[in-house]
Amino acid sequence: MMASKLEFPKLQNDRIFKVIRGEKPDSLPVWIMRQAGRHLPEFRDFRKQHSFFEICQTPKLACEVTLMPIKRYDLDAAIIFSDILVIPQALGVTVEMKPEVGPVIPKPLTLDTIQDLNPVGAADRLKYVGEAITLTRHELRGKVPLFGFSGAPWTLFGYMVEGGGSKTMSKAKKWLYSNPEESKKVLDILMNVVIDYLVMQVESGAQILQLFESSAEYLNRNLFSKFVLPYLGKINDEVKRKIKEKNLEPVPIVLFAKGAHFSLEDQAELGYDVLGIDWTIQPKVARSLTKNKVLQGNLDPCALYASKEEIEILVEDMVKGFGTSNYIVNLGHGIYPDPEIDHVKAFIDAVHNIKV
Ligand SMILES: Cc1c2[nH]c(c1CCC(=O)O)Cc1[nH]c(c(CCC(=O)O)c1C)Cc1[nH]c(c(CCC(=O)O)c1C)Cc1[nH]c(c(C)c1CCC(=O)O)C2
Repeated sequence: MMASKLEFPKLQNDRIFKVIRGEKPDSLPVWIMRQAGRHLPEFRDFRKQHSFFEICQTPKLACEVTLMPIKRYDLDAAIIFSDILVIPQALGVTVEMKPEVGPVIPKPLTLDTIQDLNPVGAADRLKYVGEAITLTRHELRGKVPLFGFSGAPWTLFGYMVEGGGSKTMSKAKKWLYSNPEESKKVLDILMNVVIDYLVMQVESGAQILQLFESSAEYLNRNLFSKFVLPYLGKINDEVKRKIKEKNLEPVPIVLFAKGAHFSLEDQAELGYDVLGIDWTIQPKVARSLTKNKVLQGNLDPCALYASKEEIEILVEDMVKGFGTSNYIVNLGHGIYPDPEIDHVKAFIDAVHNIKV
């Protein structure tokens, strides 16, 4: 039987929400992007039995993986196990997850195949993510809040046009310069699916959302202003408007536009509740560009390779830079597949040991 959405268990750890409301939590909250992934031996074992997208598409399996890091670590949030590329899949694009390579799209988007994208009912085809969220929200028993997430339009567009990851995103940027109207058409399609998808996640029980614009770093200010900012702004506005319209509890939204330092001041004006900061920005600089916004980040994921003593010092330095108000601790990008469990623990403990 499907777990009921009604009467979710009461939330016990509300550190993140305290920070977002401008209150002082008992200690700084911390979670880790990609926390439920290959650095966990139990995840690597699990992957021997199940393919990546089988896990994503099977609520029970997605729930089990989501809970793995929560069982192991003293984290202050869970994030539903999925991938940003489920949206292209829902539009009818084939996405494969190749070991050691990452996502591959065998037939990249071309100007001639835009018309083949099938946005009608796309968010409904992602219902399995909603079911995974509902189930996980129950299974968490209120221990920590549950994040839903989505990729943002430009990042999804980039993967679809390039056929996978890219060091330059030059094919996708070529579209922006040479076919701006077609590019906007695709970005619009993606934006509308992202909006409905995020609202569906909230209806299913997501308590907070994060939008990943992970490929923002490839753009300049001009392209970012034209092809990213308006879409990000509309997503925040529309998701919140639709949540209200449906009489759902409002949820905060985190924007993580990786590498987009040049636009931090603009990002701060979009209405997001939290801005994710990548590891290349100095905390003080990020603060000075974003006034009193709640910020999240930004330890270099590679810092987890340092000794445990060094990790503690790096965390203390980072917290000095951001200050203990309006601040959620995280890495400045997703965790890599190979840091040691003890070092991840050292990171989390170092955060919780800081006096606020
Ligand atoms: C760009 C992007 C993707 N996926 C995601 C992003 C945005 C964040 C970022 O900038 O890193 C988001 C994502 N992907 C995954 C999560 C799960 C939730 C969590 O954070 O724990 C989240 C939030 C699982 C995953 N997504 C992926 C894995 C590893 C795949 C495996 O198990 O074989 C996991 C656990 C695969 C994936 N998926 C993607 C790439 C580039 C890769 C390969 C990278 C790698 O090899 O680590 C696309």
